[in-house]
Amino acid sequence: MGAKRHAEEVPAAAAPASPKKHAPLPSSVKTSADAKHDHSSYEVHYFGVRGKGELPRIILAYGGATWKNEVPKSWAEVKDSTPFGQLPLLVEKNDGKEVFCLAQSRTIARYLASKFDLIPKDPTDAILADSIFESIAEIDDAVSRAFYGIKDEEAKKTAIDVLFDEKLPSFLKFNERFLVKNGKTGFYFSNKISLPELFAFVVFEFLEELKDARFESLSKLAPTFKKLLNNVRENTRIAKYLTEVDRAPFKN
Ligand SMILES: N[C@@H](CCC(=O)N[C@@H](CS)C(=O)NCC(=O)O)C(=O)O
Repeated sequence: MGAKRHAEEVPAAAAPASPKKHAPLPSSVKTSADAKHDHSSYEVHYFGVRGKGELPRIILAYGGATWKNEVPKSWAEVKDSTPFGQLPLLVEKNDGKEVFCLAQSRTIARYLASKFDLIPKDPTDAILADSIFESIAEIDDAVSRAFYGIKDEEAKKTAIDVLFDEKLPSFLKFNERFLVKNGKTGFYFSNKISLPELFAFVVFEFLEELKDARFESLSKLAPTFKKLLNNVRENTRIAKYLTEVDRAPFKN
């Protein structure tokens, strides 16, 4: 998508609430320049919040890619030119020329994971990684629905309670099993970050920042999963990305 993007409208679904304030994201910010991957560069087109744009961004940061954010100035004007009328979009360029445009955040994530060595080499591990990715996607969907998909206050409270009291404990219990099986390294496979660790980090960073006491006590039940989150947070490139002042806020 070479189209110019305009205006600053942020649809409600794209605007997660956050207790932590960040500076607003400029419409075009170069966030990593230490690329060693040929002449490819990337653009993540998304609204000026983390939302569904965050997984593609964090993969690019981890991969040391040359990439930048593009925030539409007028979503209404460009919506129709996108593949599904939605963001995020990934635009890949080679020597500055657009070669590929891809929609759907999780498809984008899988594509970038294949480029930046985030898929286990062993085919069985690779497909297991994909099934873990899908289990994280279920939690991601439940979080989005509970916090942004329900208008009625009472129904929203019930969905958040179900999330904390049922969905998250179950997810953490089964996830912990995978991690313990891999020697409590805090990685799902061998000793290295793969796509599901990055996805888990994106989803749980949001939950952590809510500072809800229920989340704090839950994370005590899953010490290896906590280690996983730290493994991602402490990765040199991710740590740098997380402290960038113009990192997108959860909410404008
Ligand atoms: N399944 C899609 C969902 C994308 C989506 O819901 N995008 C929302 C923002 S989070 C959007 O573009 N909303 C604007 C609109 O629908 O006009 C994905 O994961 O990329």
